[in-house]
Amino acid sequence: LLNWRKISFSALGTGSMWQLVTKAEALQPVSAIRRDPVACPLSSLLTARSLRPALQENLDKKLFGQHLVNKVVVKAVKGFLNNTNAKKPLALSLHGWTGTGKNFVGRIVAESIYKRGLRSKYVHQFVATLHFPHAHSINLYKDQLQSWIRGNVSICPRSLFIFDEMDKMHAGLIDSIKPFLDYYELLDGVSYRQAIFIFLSNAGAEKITEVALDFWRNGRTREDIQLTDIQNALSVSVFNNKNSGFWHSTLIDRNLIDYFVPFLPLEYKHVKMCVKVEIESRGYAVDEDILTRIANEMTYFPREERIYSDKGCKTVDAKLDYYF
Ligand SMILES: Nc1ncnc2c1ncn2[C@@H]1O[C@H](COP(=O)(O)OP(=O)(O)OP(=O)(O)O)[C@@H](O)[C@H]1O
Repeated sequence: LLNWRKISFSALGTGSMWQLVTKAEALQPVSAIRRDPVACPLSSLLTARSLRPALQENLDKKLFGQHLVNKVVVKAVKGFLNNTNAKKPLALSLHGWTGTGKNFVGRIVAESIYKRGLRSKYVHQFVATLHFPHAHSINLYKDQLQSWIRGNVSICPRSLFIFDEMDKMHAGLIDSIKPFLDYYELLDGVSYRQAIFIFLSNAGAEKITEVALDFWRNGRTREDIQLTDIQNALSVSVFNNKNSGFWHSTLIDRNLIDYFVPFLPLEYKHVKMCVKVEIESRGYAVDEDILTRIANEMTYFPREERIYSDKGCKTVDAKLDYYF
């Protein structure tokens, strides 16, 4: 679906760079791409005041069982958009078990800033295994990725970059993003200080689950879990995990990640809530019996207690196809 195309920026005098566009766009002249009907949301046009209700409201209403995520994401995004003098771009690192809502939150953040959400030309999503699959092409990917970020931020300073499967991303590639996340005022004439980077990964999921399980076993409620209960353990475990591309990345080394956002594993009751939303979104009446049957079909861990859904809410929609 995506192609790299070479574009030139004569105004910046920087010659040409690579930009990632859809295949259809690659056939159009560059001028057509840059004439986007939806304006790039500059900070003067979009303030936290216009964003906050939508972001907070959507997270409160749509995201289940993630009280820490709500708090951190709203604070981070709101604070960043409010700051007219940001010294660096915003970098959020979302961690947690599969199907717990990381991509979902990326979508909600995108929708709160850009009219077209993830479909906006100013939102760029990358999946490590899909876009950077070959270790032997790492140098090519590095050049392309850097040119792509530079090209797109030149067009729209308030660009959003979402990197999925960070734990499967080559460490060298992660390091190549580093200059853009740093405190530079300008890099080759481009400022990255309005951009937002969101990194998604499963790295640290076991640690997060351990903390949640500890609370559960001690009879404490999930909502009692504080960020500090998880955050230190998370950054250490992500750092020390040799299988995760993050572990020796200078992103963490140099404190370029502003917020670590932990996603808790989802429980039976959250799965039921997801099923309910999915049934409603298909326009069917909610039937308690079907809710229970689908939630019961999911598998839960640990083996003895069976508290957390091992796929989160991920396969709920596929299971519904059987009933409707
Ligand atoms: N906490 C949640 N609250 C409400 N819905 C959720 C939640 N978590 C997941 N879902 C639903 O499940 C779908 C799949 O979740 P999502 O893709 O966000 O998981 P993920 O954490 O990114 O998983 P992975 O690590 O496998 O990429 C979402 O589109 C959403 O419909």
